[in-house]
Amino acid sequence: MSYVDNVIEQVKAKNAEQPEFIQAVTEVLQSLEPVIEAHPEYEQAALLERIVEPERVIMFRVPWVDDNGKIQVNRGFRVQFNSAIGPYKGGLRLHPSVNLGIIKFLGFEQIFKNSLTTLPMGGGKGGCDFDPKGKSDMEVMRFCQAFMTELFRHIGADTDVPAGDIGTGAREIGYMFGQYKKIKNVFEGVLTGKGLSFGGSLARTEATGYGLVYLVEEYLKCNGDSFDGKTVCISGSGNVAIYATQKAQQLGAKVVTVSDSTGWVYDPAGIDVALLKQVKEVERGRLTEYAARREGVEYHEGRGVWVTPCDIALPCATQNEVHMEDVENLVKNGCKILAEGANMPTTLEATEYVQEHGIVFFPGKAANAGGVATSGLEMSQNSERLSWTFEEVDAKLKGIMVSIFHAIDDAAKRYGHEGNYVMGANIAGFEKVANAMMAQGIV
Ligand SMILES: NC(=O)C1=CN([C@@H]2O[C@H](COP(=O)(O)OP(=O)(O)OC[C@H]3O[C@@H](n4cnc5c(N)ncnc54)[C@H](OP(=O)(O)O)[C@@H]3O)[C@@H](O)[C@H]2O)C=CC1
Ligand SMILES: O=C(O)CCC(=O)C(=O)O
Repeated sequence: MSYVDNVIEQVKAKNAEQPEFIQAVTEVLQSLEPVIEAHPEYEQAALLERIVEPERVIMFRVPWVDDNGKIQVNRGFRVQFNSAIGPYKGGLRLHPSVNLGIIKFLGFEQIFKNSLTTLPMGGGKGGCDFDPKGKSDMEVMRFCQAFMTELFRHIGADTDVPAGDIGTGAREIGYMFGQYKKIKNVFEGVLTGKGLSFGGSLARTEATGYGLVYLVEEYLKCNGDSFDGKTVCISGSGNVAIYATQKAQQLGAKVVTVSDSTGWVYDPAGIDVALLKQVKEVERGRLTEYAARREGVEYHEGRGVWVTPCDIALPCATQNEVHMEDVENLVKNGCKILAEGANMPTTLEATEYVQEHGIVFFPGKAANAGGVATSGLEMSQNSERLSWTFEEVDAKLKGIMVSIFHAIDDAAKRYGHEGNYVMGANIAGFEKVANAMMAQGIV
């Protein structure tokens, strides 16, 4: 059995109840085979055994009082996965499905994603099984304060810098920042995605969705093509989906679908971004309300976005939302590109199927890296106590996404797998981290 397969087996045995973590590790490690063969010193240094084990896992209770005076108890997590190239960095997910395996998969992916950005950020992720849906503002505030009342002792501007993810937006980051400052009596860039009046960066809100489109745009440009006139299908209708829709349409594409956890809409005239923002960001409503206010829109219960014919598919909701039947439909309908705005939205077998059937596939750790890259830019602005203009941040974001495309393209070519961006992203992300870990000794 190869060294890589042996480590994958160990991970499966030790983490049998964490399927998403096993999935993420399997995908990354399998694509590192040629790198490991070229570097026998990695096996001697047990590099893979170390990289799949988080440096630290923090799990804690989060007790808070709801509007009826009843005490609620949730479970919080922060996984500080790898600090070889910088302070731990990664979002906080608030969703009832959150468990240790999901946070570990996200933290593991974050190591390589952050490395791809070229910025000095290690990998981490956190979250809680709290569901912000249906809670009052005051309940969300009390929860965020309780969450930070434990988390504060584990994080800091040079230690670990959390940010948003599913269920954690500007409101939640604001409440968490307020509590951190109150407890520590320090005003520092300990969270990113902050409000603009207290250290946030312009363009962080837009960054993940815009970055996704910039990466695909660079690929298209290198192949003499563009977004102009393309039909795009997007899933999700949160932060990533909204700004991917906006940027794709600014570049001349028509985005015809978005979804949420209860249904999806087909809007043949192209998604009305202003209306979508009103329904989702302002009213925190459902897509039924989008469909009810716009002529010619079809609303469908349940999942199903990917039956819609498109040139480009951008899944932007959650993990394992794109299954075999979905990619069979995409292939049948002539889709050319699938780029992941969400983290690991495509199952392993669906990923293999699209690659075998000629769809160009960009994995999330490359395609959605614009969010954390712009968080890195927010950290830089906080450190120098300056704020850059929207145009400056957006230009830097675009430069980073262009460089990520070329880094993963080059890495795939270097190892004889031209066009395999899963391999390219894993290899390019891994190289810098492996280098740093080797230089820092057995720690
Ligand atoms: N925000 C960021 O900067 C980054 C986010 N990502 C990833 O992008 C994805 C989306 O994140 P983001 O837009 O920030 O999150 P939001 O909370 O803003 O939006 C999430 C969207 O996905 C839908 N969704 C969530 N869970 C499910 C589910 N189990 N089934 C179907 N739909 C679901 C939500 O529907 P509903 O409204 O009904 O809950 C909502 O439309 C995640 O995978 C996240 O990890 C990656 C990089 C950076
Ligand atoms: O901005 C960040 O720090 C993290 C974003 C994130 O959670 C992600 O890239 O998945």
